[in-house]
Amino acid sequence: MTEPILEIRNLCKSFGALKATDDVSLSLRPGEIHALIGPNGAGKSTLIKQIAGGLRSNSGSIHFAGHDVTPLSTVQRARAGLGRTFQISSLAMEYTALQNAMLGALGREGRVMRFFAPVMGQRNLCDAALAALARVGLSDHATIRTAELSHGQRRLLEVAVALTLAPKVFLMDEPMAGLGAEGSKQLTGFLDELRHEAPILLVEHDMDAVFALADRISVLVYGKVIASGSADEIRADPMVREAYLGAEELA
Ligand SMILES: Nc1ncnc2c1ncn2[C@@H]1O[C@H](COP(=O)(O)OP(=O)(O)OP(=O)(O)O)[C@@H](O)[C@H]1O
Repeated sequence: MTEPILEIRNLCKSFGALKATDDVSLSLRPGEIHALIGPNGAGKSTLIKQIAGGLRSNSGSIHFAGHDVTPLSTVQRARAGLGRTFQISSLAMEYTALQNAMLGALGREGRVMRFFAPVMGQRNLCDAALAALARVGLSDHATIRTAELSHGQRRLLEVAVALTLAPKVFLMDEPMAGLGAEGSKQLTGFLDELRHEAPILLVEHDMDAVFALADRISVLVYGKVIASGSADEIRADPMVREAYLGAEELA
């Protein structure tokens, strides 16, 4: 079996008395989509933040591409290739879709943006940004201000920004949220291809997408992984049925 590119060992994070993540271990192998599911408040977003570096863990370690990245900052982890989809709140609403994607491409080069005008003239950055927009189907919206894009289009723009960073691994927190049926279907098809470029740790509430995409699914409840396995194993797991999914969602 292929060696994991990302391995999380015994991660814990408490907020006061609340154990948001409690001894979580999981791995991500090249080419796979590993979905993390669980009820609201189970600790999924907390775990993604711990892996990306936005939240310091109380204990445990994160191993990425053969290195212990636990002591590294968010920026250092991103530069190493640990790519988190940007949250909508981090998009610059007054900038166009293309400008936001170019900021991502600029981040990949590790440069600081001082003035937009000279940057916009740089063909390599512009090409990388346009290519990323094309891949998520936003070519026709490149010159539209982000504030004027629909919620679903902004979510696609977040994915495009992540693409410009060419990460070795994607950490995605609910990329389907607010996309609607057609948008979810489109993004599902895209993620299915993207996994071959870089594997994806996917937090997602859209069960159709999860069961269509995931090679492995881990179920988090009250901060603990209660089950991990293939879609069929998770569907059949009595603890999962009882704790979370409900018979009708698994039918
Ligand atoms: N900064 C914080 N301070 C205090 N408590 C927090 C903080 N962040 C998260 N929590 C709590 O930690 C628990 C896990 O939250 P988290 O957002 O990780 O869950 P989640 O599984 O992502 O939920 P959802 O599916 O609703 O997004 C919740 O009880 C939440 O209220």
